[in-house]
Amino acid sequence: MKLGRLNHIGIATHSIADSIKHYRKVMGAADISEPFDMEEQGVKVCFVNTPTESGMNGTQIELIEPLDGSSPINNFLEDHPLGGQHHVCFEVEDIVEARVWFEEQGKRILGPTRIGAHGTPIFFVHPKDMMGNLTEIMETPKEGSDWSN
Ligand SMILES: CC[C@@H](C(=O)O)C(=O)SCCNC(=O)CCNC(=O)[C@H](O)C(C)(C)COP(=O)(O)OP(=O)(O)OC[C@H]1O[C@@H](n2cnc3c(N)ncnc32)[C@H](O)[C@@H]1OP(=O)(O)O
Ligand SMILES: [Co+2]
Repeated sequence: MKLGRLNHIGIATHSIADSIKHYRKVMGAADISEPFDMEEQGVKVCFVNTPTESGMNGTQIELIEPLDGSSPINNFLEDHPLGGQHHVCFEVEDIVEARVWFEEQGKRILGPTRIGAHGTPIFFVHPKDMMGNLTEIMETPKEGSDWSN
């Protein structure tokens, strides 16, 4: 497996609305998507897009807010009442090959491969097997596809 680009950093928040204000006012973010619900992942999502000189999509900040009491990010927010960095997400060319790569190293994969917020397959690797970082692996979106929302 070959490691691809850092697609996004997931930031857990109690309030996407408050986080959007923060990224606009404090960080000067100019390009922030409309929030949307991903019920199957238990989160409301919104992207802060960072610019690049080439005009290509930059690494995103993925704001995630729990949808309800069963959200996978509730415990994290209990442990981190201010919210904060929840996961990092790297792209790979082939999600099936990547899953086998991590499995063969004895890394615990959390649940099935599913479709993520960018419309491509994703899976998560346990933070305890990844030097403390919950790691999301996603298949690179096809060339020309607009996933920036
Ligand atoms: C928007 C859609 C999608 C995308 O397309 O981008 C997403 O990103 S969805 C993001 C939300 N979904 C997920 O996070 C799914 C995968 N996560 C999980 O399966 C669980 O959250 C978890 C990682 C297994 C944690 O489950 P939880 O029940 O909360 O376990 P514990 O509270 O018992 O924690 C065990 C242990 O791990 C530490 N921990 C937990 N979360 C993190 C984290 N985000 N980063 C680093 N470490 C984490 C936690 O502190 C515990 O440690 P100890 O206390 O030392 O045991
Ligand atoms: Co993510």
